[in-house]
Amino acid sequence: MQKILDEIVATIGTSKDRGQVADYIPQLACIDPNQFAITVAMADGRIFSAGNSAQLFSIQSISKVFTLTIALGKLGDAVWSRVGREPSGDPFNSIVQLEHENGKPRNPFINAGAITIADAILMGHQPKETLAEILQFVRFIADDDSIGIDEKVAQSELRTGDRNASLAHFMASFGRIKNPVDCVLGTYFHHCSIAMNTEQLARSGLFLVDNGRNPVTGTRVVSTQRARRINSLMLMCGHYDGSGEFAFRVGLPGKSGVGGGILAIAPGTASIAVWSPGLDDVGNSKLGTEALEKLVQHTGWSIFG
Ligand SMILES: NC(=O)CC[C@H](N)C(=O)O
Repeated sequence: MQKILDEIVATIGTSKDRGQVADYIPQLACIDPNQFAITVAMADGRIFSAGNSAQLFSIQSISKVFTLTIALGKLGDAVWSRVGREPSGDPFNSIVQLEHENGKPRNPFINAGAITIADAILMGHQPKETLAEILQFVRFIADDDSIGIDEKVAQSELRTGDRNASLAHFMASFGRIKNPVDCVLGTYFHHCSIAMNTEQLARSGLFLVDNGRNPVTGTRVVSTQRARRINSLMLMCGHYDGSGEFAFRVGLPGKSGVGGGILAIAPGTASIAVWSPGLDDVGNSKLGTEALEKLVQHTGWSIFG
């Protein structure tokens, strides 16, 4: 495994076209696109890394897997009255479907869906309390108490988040947002601004590898059925309008973020985190996807055999 990862890093290092960093969030626009890291956390506890796997980055939309998991824990199946579970086929920040579908987002991973999930888990609490709960959960699943929020990124998003504010207000006009919109957006921007390195991120996905139970610490996080369902949503919706392409090329449940990270799950085998800040046209890590494609070619881990 170490040899495979070292080879991937060597190939990625020679890539000329590294994609574009997300420039609509100023704090992400100044990240050096030449950075790269990959970590494979195996179900048996072994961890393999290559590249700069100690470097923290903004996990952005990958946090939506964690907030969905928390929402399912709090609300159970009532979550599905608030968001759907179909791929949207539209960009992650699109507003068009919302009007036709009465303000109900297609899935929990597009921005509108994740904003609704933030509203669902706020339940009248202060954003600070809810964020503390989200952080506590992420630290628990990653087994690492040092994980925190990058306040500079959160403030950068708050200042430039007109599109997300539009989505939230539009949904509120359908009566679908229950807490003050500012509180919901503050919570959403802050959970997107959680900073992790690939080692922490790979460990945080382990509960999705072994039927809802972290195979290394032995702690149960969600039921078997819930883990299966979260994986299915990641496969179908985790890369927005690039989800079909990701399933075709990589064949694993995965969730991307505009910080350039991807969390991918090889059920029964490993949790994989990769980071390369440059994005493709739909906002998914360009070289991160290529790295996962190579990893799966070498290991045969695609869920499609
Ligand atoms: N795809 C993403 O990672 C988007 C998350 C980002 N915080 C946004 O709202 O635009």
